[in-house]
Amino acid sequence: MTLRIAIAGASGRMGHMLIEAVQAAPDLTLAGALDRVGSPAIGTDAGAFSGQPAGVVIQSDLDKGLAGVDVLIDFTRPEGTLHHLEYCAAHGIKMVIGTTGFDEAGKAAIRAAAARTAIMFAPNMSVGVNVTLKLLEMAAKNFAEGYDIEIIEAHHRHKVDAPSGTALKMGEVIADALGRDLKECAVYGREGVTGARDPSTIGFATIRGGDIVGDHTVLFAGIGERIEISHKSSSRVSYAQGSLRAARYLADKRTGLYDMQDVLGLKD
Ligand SMILES: NC(=O)C1=CN([C@@H]2O[C@H](COP(=O)(O)OP(=O)(O)OC[C@H]3O[C@@H](n4cnc5c(N)ncnc54)[C@H](OP(=O)(O)O)[C@@H]3O)[C@@H](O)[C@H]2O)C=CC1
Ligand SMILES: O=C(O)C1=N[C@H](C(=O)O)C[C@H](O)C1
Repeated sequence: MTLRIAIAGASGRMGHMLIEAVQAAPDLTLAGALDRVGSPAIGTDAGAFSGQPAGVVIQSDLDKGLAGVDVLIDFTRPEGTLHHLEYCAAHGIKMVIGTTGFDEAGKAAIRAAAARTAIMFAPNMSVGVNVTLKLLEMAAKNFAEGYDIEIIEAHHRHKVDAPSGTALKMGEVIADALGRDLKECAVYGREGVTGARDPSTIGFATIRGGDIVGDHTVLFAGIGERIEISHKSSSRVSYAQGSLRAARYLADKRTGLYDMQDVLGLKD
């Protein structure tokens, strides 16, 4: 039996990648597609953009778009995801959430909903980024003293949240490894007379431009040497394939909150 998948944000950059990936996967069926109320995509075929009709109409009505669905893969905006979350929790539909930019209340709502349905929530679905997070944990422990830590991220001109969810996750992993609290030690950009650098801080710098898919570099700057750990995405395929892997991982889960480290077996 195939896993029945719906895609939220069906006409978005990730939505298109995901629809093509689900259509190409023999063990998955595209069973629903959602977009926001008022989107010109509502009422059109979910595969029309690629010339491969899916036989699935894009809906904004959740009863119609999620009928008979096992897993909703959601790459939209926090307000869209939270709207879908309530419906999925109430109807036992599992969720893969790739959306970034949640505030603390939004993250708490996701944690609470995971008591009612199974959820995989991660700011980056690529294998490369998730292995990079493990490398950062090890590096941070070894560069705890004498190295200044800066996280630099670059994305396309359309991205609306900053720093990226991935950059924030990298900061959390590093802060945890160092026994620091990111909320207390993060510095988001600098301007004017800032004073000398506080060694306990983790700095963030954001670049937006053109069609950059997603670059992340963590710089450990010491005296006489610096170390850079970088990940660069050249296509959104890795995010889509990671999301499908996550959907399959949820197939036998009823409730619980998971991340890509669980899916990839990277947890200690
Ligand atoms: N976890 C990961 O691996 C990755 C995460 N992301 C994240 O995924 C999200 C989407 O990225 P991307 O595809 O580039 O963005 P796009 O803007 O291309 O797509 C977003 C889609 O969601 C729709 N949408 C917007 N607001 C709402 C809403 N309130 N309710 C329902 N649908 C809504 C948009 O419709 P419309 O265009 O009509 O407004 C659009 O179809 C971002 O948060 C991004 O950071 C991206 C890549 C990888
Ligand atoms: O908006 C994007 O494009 C991306 N968003 C995610 C993030 O905020 O980290 C993941 C990836 O970097 C692409």
